[in-house]
Amino acid sequence: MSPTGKRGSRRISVFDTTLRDGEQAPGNAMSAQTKLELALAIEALGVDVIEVGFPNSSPSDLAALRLVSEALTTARFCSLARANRADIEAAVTAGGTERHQVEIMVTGSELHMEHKRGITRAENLAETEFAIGLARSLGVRDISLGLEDASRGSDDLLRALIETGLSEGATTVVLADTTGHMVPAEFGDMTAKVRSWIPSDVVLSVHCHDDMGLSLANALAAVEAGADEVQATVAGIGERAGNTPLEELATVLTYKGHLYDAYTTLDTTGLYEVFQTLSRKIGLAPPRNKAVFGDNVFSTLAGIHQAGMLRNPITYEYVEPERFGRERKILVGRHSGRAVLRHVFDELGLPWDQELGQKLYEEHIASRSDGDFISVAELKHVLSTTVAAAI
Ligand SMILES: CC(=O)SCCNC(=O)CCNC(=O)[C@H](O)C(C)(C)COP(=O)(O)OP(=O)(O)OC[C@H]1O[C@@H](n2cnc3c(N)ncnc32)[C@H](O)[C@@H]1OP(=O)(O)O
Ligand SMILES: CC(C)C(=O)C(=O)O
Repeated sequence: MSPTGKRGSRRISVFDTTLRDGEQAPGNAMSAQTKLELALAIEALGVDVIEVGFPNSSPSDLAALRLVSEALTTARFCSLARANRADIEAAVTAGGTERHQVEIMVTGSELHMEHKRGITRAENLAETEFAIGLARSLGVRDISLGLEDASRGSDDLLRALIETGLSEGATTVVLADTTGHMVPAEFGDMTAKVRSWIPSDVVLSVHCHDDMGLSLANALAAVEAGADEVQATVAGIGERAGNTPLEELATVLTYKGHLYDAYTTLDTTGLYEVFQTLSRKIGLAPPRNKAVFGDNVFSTLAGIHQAGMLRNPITYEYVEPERFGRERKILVGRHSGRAVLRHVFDELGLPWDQELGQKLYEEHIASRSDGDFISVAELKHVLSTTVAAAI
């Protein structure tokens, strides 16, 4: 149950693409063994689908698909393929057809048709028909039509691609804001429109990029407009500015899912451990204020906040650290006040001593140099040694 006691009615499917879109960005390369380790950790969070990679792109990605497809027991796994025979056959050969979603990326905008592919609309539709039909003929039942750059495609093109894909057997449609150019109102409208074109049993999935910092807001607007699934990555890693961060999506749906009539069944307590593993594997250090995972997000140094939080953490904390595998930390530096000292006196069972308190405040808090801070445990040690020395 949500901490707010309110929950939406639609379970949102979570599609994790840390190992594919996340991995393709500079600095994020992962060996097959690393993908296996991460896939198992991500599966344990209760993610629905894990995109393992792009099997025809390299022997390493092919090996990863083989390893991961044999190891996962609850999540489905997904491979990315272009709309061509070689990519689709490689995916099916390495990953089989059981619990395997093949996401076939088709050209979702006139802009990409002209400037990237050099193909006509007729060629685009023919390629889509061929590719989805091929996957179906190879026995794939879980076929995703990935509309790359859909957010810049015309309605006419998108509708034709979707009709073609569905008539050939696609079971999921992915709307991608590939360049992250949309704002939530636009992406929500687009999602609602596409939702109205497709039957309710076709999964509508969204894939957003963070070029303007809107990937989460866009994904939420899509959920509100009827998307069934969100593609996300741990810590938001991915091409350029990255993708919708899984942990932020989970946080919003935990606390505010009812406003989107949505919920997920993710185990949010395991998210931070998965992030730590990812961070060790690819050397990722997020900014200290990064939501959910940053070093500072459950720590405070500021006296006014601490005075409130020591009475009741809800004064300055909405997101609860324990729900996300994190710990609350009160730190002591020159921005702190006397409340933390009072707390330490209390913890040691000592009555508050105004004179000693003021002395410790001046020596150990107010005059602490910029950027320097200690823990409450260290402050406790200072107080107990001071008291012991005075006896
Ligand atoms: C939006 C995304 O994130 S899509 C995923 C992007 N990820 C990656 O590109 C990482 C993995 N990619 C790779 O390892 C390589 O690009 C490979 C192995 C897939 C292909 O390498 P190459 O054959 O040398 O092609 P290259 O990468 O230079 O160009 C891509 C080709 O794919 C074609 N292509 C792009 N999208 C599609 C599509 N949806 N369907 C079919 N072909 C496509 C391009 O037109 C281009 O072919 P062309 O030069 O004949 O026009
Ligand atoms: C494959 C697609 C969904 C993609 O990654 C994108 O368009 O950004």
